[in-house]
Amino acid sequence: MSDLFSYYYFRPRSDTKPEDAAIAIAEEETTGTWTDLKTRKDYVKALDGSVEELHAEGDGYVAKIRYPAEIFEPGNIPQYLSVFAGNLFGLGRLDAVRLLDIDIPEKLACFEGPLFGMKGVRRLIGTDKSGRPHVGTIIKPKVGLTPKDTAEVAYNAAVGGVDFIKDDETLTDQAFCPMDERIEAVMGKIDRAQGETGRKILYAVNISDRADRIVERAERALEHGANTLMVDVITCGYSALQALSEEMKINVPVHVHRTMHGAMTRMPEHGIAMRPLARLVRLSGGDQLHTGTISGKMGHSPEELKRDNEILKEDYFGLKPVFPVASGGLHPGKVHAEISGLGCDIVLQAGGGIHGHPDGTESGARAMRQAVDAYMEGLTAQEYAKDHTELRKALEKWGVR
Ligand SMILES: O=C(O)[C@H](O)COP(=O)(O)O
Ligand SMILES: [Mg+2]
Repeated sequence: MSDLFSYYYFRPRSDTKPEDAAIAIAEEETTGTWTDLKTRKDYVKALDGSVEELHAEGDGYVAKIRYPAEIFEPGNIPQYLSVFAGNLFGLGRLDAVRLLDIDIPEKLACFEGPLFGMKGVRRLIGTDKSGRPHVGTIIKPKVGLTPKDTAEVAYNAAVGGVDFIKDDETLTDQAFCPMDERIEAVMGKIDRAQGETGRKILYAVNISDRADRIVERAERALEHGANTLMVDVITCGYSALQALSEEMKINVPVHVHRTMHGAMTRMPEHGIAMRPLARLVRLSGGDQLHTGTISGKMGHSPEELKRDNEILKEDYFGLKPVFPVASGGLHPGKVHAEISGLGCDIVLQAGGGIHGHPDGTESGARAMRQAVDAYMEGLTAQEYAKDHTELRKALEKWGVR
């Protein structure tokens, strides 16, 4: 396969035939526009897009569109997106259109991809043999704590048993919690927790910033001792993530949050499905990526989610698999449903579900780990809670019978 293929669901405007709507996408994103052109040369034909397949589906249609590989500038993700996720969404002849997936040819998959990937992160934490799900938390309240209090929360979560701690997606380098000071305070506590527990614990500092500043911010974070970086990829842009993995030799994992994705991924008839966005994160070097939950607080399709997680792990141009992250509205009583639905290759993250525990963060972290241990031992959370107080109190608080 040498060209790039994109799959779209669409509903044509009432006065537009589906085949004309599909052709409109192919033309708009390659060499055409709304009318014929006096400036067109014969040789331009080599870059014409085409409709390869079209069939009715649900209330609309699904089209497979071919984009000649030569239209793309190898390695330039913003330009890729301008083609297969560009003007088409605004075409008047479409009442709705959703990019479902992309098939990229080898020559356009010219990226290093993740440095660690799921297996590398597992080796860091020491779960490459057990294969158990990782447990993570998000410092809460999401903003407002001082560096010292942030570090206290991180310490309690770490000794309670989490493998991974992250900043929330809106915390970066604000005056109330300067990044450098926060990193030093948190890493000091994590070093202490690692000494006490004998476990490796990752703290992902959110370095989201302007694409041309993010490398410098990452270097600053590493200088202050960060052992994991976090990027909000939709708000920063794939260029920011690419810059990290291609411009600097970082030797720490990159955790990718997808805040703002819901504006594109949520509606089943219009926008961009998570799958193409996830493929681009893998190409751009994300080691871990939020993809959604089976039972959490965000709207989603469990079937789409399961498939999205699979494509992060399946063979893809020899790139390392990405660790999927389930986060948003989880607590120990939801762990069983998440692992049953998504498997053990998952990072289960809880913010409120840990820091809202009746006995506080450390007990909340213990309760999450107990819920995972229960699953790994083939027991329900309720059975395991009979002799694990932290889990029992979590189930009681969140009404899990
Ligand atoms: O960034 C995240 O993943 C969310 O803030 C999760 O927070 P919650 O577990 O409290 O929903
Ligand atoms: Mg958050």
